Amino acid sequence: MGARKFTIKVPATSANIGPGFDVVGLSLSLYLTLRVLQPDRSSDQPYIPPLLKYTGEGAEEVPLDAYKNLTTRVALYVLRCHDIRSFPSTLEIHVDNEIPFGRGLGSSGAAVIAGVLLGNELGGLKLSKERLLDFALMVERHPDNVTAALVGGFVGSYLRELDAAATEAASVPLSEVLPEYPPDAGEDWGLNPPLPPLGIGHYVRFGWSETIKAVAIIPRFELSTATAREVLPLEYSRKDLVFNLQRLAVLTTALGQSPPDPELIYEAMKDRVHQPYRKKLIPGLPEVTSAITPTTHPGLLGICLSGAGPTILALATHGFEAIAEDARAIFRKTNVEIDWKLLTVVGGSVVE
Ligand SMILES: Nc1ncnc2c1ncn2[C@@H]1O[C@H](COP(=O)(O)OP(=O)(O)O)[C@@H](O)[C@H]1O
Ligand SMILES: N[C@@H](CCOP(=O)(O)O)C(=O)O
Repeated sequence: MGARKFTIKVPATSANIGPGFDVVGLSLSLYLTLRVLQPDRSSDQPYIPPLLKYTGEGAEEVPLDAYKNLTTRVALYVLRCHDIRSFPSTLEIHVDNEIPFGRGLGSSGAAVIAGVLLGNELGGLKLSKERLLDFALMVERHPDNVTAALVGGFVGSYLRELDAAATEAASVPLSEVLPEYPPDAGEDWGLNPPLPPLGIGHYVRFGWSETIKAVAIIPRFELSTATAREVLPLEYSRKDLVFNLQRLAVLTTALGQSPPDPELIYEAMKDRVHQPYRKKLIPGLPEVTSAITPTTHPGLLGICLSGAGPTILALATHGFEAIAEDARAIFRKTNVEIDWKLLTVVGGSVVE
């Protein structure tokens, strides 16, 4: 096979959009891009491990060892599930990342999808979208970010109820799905990882009104998704579940209507399942979401925590700067500085 060059581009995502905890996601115009060079090497030359270069968000902290980096470990997981033991020799991968880490904009979901797509390309596996999603869901267990990052747009997804054997296969600890393959490991170390059950995740794309843009108000501190999930209760009252279900049912259609109706959407983006518990991790969150309304800020449709936070997502048709600058002033009172970006809803991942 001759030398190959290809590019993998995966968008950022905002999950939950208020009431859709672990259910809905939106793909946004910030990208994780991998430029891959797979030189033509004949098999009698000595094996040279992958060279990983990284620029952009997270460049100072991300491991450059392909056996430790999240994206390349996921790629190796996919390859090993298909009896391909290692990366091809002298592989070069240049990662450029626009998605900030630990801010609720789906950086880890994007890294996982990039890894699944990388494994699929390197192995020439030609996996279907559904199968790619199965692999991603073995690593990132909530489907909202990875589904939106893969297929793009405003997406709802659920995990299929699995039979006992498949449940066991899908509940393998992450450390076993994704061991940190040491570069000097023996030949058989880490082979035969657990295969994902077939058809774990199912999704549908909702309509999205072209007039709606997303203002991402991004505090300058990281909050890991794991920490923001630990503060959530294991059980909820019927009242709170019904509160969210009523709003989510309305929201998934309301965001596709033109012109979008702020009165309907603002209330439909409220949540009682995750935001109230996460406010203690994000000083300023309740103040921002209650002070910025369609009445005070014409153009605003609704406002919520993006993913697990700390980013706040305001959906709006105009008046973007006033929304962001007023959020900045409120956050500043709690000694939190922010950056903000105006983003659009984009298509899913592309390999070319
Ligand atoms: N492009 C990437 N390459 C390698 N690791 C990444 C990448 N993006 C994210 N990660 C890992 O995921 C972590 C952030 O994940 P998480 O806490 O779920 O926050 P987020 O809301 O950004 O997804 C980072 O600290 C890093 O370990
Ligand atoms: N539904 C998840 C989404 C996490 O998204 P992230 O972008 O913060 O990784 C949750 O709310 O925990």
